[in-house]
Amino acid sequence: MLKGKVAVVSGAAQGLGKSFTHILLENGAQVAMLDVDEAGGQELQVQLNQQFGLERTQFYKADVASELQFTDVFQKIVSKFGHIDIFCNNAGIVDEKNWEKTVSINLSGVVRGTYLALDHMKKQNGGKGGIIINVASLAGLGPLPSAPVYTATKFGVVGFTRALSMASQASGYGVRINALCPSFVRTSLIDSFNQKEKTGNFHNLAAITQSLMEKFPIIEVEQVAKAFLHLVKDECVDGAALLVKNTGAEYVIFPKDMETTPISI
Ligand SMILES: NC(=O)C1=CN([C@@H]2O[C@H](COP(=O)(O)OP(=O)(O)OC[C@H]3O[C@@H](n4cnc5c(N)ncnc54)[C@H](O)[C@@H]3O)[C@@H](O)[C@H]2O)C=CC1
Ligand SMILES: CCCCC/C=C\C=C\C(=O)C/C=C\C/C=C\CCCC(=O)O
Repeated sequence: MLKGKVAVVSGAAQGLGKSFTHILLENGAQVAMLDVDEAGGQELQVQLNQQFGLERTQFYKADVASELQFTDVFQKIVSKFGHIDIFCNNAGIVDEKNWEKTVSINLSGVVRGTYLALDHMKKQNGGKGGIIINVASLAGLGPLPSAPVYTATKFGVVGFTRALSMASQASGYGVRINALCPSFVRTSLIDSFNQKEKTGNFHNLAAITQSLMEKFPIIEVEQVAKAFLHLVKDECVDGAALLVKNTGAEYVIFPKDMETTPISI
């Protein structure tokens, strides 16, 4: 049970963020939902208030790419709930045309959210510790050719999470930091594979994406939410990347020694 725990989920208005919010509420937590989509977020809050009661959920409008908006909303959340125990950096987009926006949201937004949460949670600052979950992707472990910048941001999220987790352990912050790596999930993001305004120069590679979707069949948000909950609850897991596929969830084993091929120079 997560009764008494306070969680923050970015990109919570729909898709995976909505399913994480739902499972956190089902398990007793209070959830601050953050999203740029004000109408969607407000509508979801009304639904969740009816289902779980008032005071369990609060929606906040903010763009994770904006330092000002993210910091402001973070402070409002701490003022309302008193503290934060669980922080999920989930907001993300696919936009190979406006690739700088993709980096700003998918990577800079995750770094920003993680540092805000860490500063609040870490024991050195009087915090109680906690857990940060960064939503990466299978595309953070292997390349998605139709989305090179998306792939880069997700590799970045996995690398950042692993390095910061080691830093947190070495410094005794008391904060666990893990990455969640789903394969294709049935949300509106999936539609971007067919949209030229999202795929840009790589629109011709739709058939490759299609064959990857056959290799890694689309899964449902509920399955990813169960894996998310596992990361929240298992206090032994830190610095991990949890892959979620149609066959189940599995921790990625990163090689201790890199496999290389020597060349003569
Ligand atoms: N759907 C999929 O196949 C997979 C998705 N993911 C990742 O899961 C995360 C969630 O994606 P989905 O739920 O599929 O997408 P989605 O498009 O259904 O939901 C994303 C949510 O993030 C919000 N958002 C977008 N930009 C934002 C910003 N700048 N600030 C705050 N909120 C913002 C949107 O308004 C939306 O509510 C993303 O990081 C995505 O990369 C990872 C693996 C697979
Ligand atoms: C512009 C392309 C859009 C792609 C479809 C939309 C959303 C995808 C979101 C993801 O996060 C991708 C999920 C899985 C990636 C799949 C394969 C990567 C290859 C991994 C490997 O070969 O090991």
